[in-house]
Amino acid sequence: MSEKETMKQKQNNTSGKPKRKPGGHGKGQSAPKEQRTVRVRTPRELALDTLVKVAETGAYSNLQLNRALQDAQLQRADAGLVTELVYGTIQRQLTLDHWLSKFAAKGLRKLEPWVHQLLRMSAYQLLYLDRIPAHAAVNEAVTIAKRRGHQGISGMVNGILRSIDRNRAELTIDTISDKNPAVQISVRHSYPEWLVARWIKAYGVETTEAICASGNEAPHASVRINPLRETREEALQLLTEQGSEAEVSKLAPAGIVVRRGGNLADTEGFRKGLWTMQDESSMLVAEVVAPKAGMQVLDCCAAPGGKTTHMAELMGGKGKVYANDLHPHKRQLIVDQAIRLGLQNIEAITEDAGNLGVRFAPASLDAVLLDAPCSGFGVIRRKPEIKWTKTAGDVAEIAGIQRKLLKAAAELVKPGGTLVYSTCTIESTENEDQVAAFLQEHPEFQLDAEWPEEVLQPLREKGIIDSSFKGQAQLLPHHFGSDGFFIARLSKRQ
Ligand SMILES: C[S@@+](CC[C@H](N)C(=O)[O-])C[C@H]1O[C@@H](n2cnc3c(N)ncnc32)[C@H](O)[C@@H]1O
Repeated sequence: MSEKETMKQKQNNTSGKPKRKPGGHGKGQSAPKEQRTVRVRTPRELALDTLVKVAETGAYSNLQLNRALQDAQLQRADAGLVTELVYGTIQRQLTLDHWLSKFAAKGLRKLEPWVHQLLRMSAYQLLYLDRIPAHAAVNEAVTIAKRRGHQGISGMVNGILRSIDRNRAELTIDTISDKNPAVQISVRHSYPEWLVARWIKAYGVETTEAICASGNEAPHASVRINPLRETREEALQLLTEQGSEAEVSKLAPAGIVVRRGGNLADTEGFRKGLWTMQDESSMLVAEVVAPKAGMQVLDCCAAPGGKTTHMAELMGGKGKVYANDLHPHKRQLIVDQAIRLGLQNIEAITEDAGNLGVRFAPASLDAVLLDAPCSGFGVIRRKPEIKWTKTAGDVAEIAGIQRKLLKAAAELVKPGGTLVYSTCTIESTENEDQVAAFLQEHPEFQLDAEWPEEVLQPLREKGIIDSSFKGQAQLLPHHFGSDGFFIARLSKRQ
């Protein structure tokens, strides 16, 4: 959903006043005596608390937000407002601070965290959400500041936000004196300058700008159909009958893009195992592994099981997919998905992927997938805080882990077998460079361009690959509006 569409959803609730659930205690209503002291938080307060928690504890925004929304049981429009405020504020943090700092006499650094987040969240409404009247955004911020702080804080919040509103026409990128493209893109799209500079080096200015802009778009939902239960046409019809706008994915052979689908996990089709929610780029990985019925396949880093279940489906439920993950608590996630989808050819195991030699004989598996832990820069739309938490040092560190896992995974592949390496990032250190270094050290492997034609065709049409395609591809988020993903298929010589 684009920002505009999200805003449309909230059209009926632009004042931001929470609509209480039936039986709730709205303004003006008297609460039962024993509950009088409990005040229900407004959507903006809920958003503010979530922002503070994400910033202070390093919690993932999507998990923290889901938890907050579940606890609060808001109506749909209010939940939409909270979601927009949390994601939007985190996404635009750098740009918001850039403008806020022009009007904060004592700077932003010394502000209490909740005041800083309140200013960001309110400036976000003023500068990015046309449908929220400026006076509503400012008044709500001042009310929160009065409730939580003292007169001085609410006065300062009022002053800064009114200045932003009055001067909004001048708060444009043209007024930034530094013409360095990395600075311009950093402030325009709110990304750390070091990351922008790195991407400019790898992809050039124009593509970097497209990557950054696309990372601020709300992701659209997509489902992968379970071919053991239904055809894509049947799923399309069902989703349409349920009132969703559903269309065939332009990228993934088993994918359907769903708009206005609501919570797809809360549908009959999901419960019956007709589909799995998955990003379209992510759906390509199992297609590239292309496992056949009866094969012995290993997914080294499998939880929550998106690609494991896809491979098991492609194998028609025959053969075996060993679904491994480091964390014991994630095993059940994989088991639950296998049961829901009616897949009996999955065995979930728990091990460090660097140590899977203790479970499998060398050169014993037909296909091994390493969907490696990575910096995650391809999924910034879903987890915008990644921009602010990950460092260049983290990229180097995770690349070291990937190198070890790739080496260990390779040892388990049969001669003539397949090794697929994938990440949801767009960093060459973790992707192309990783594969190049691996091939140098493992002459028994080579890149393998034998990808299914239905996967190659859309990549060719978008210009992602050309006639020089050797067996690896980097999808960027703006290509199809899906996650940034890297996939390499390697085969082991006989
Ligand atoms: C990118 S996610 C995998 C997503 C999964 N393939 C899917 O499609 O649903 C990476 C996973 O690797 C796991 N992981 C991280 N380090 C690992 C290690 N050393 N060994 C095994 N799994 C690991 C994490 O727990 C995480 O679930």
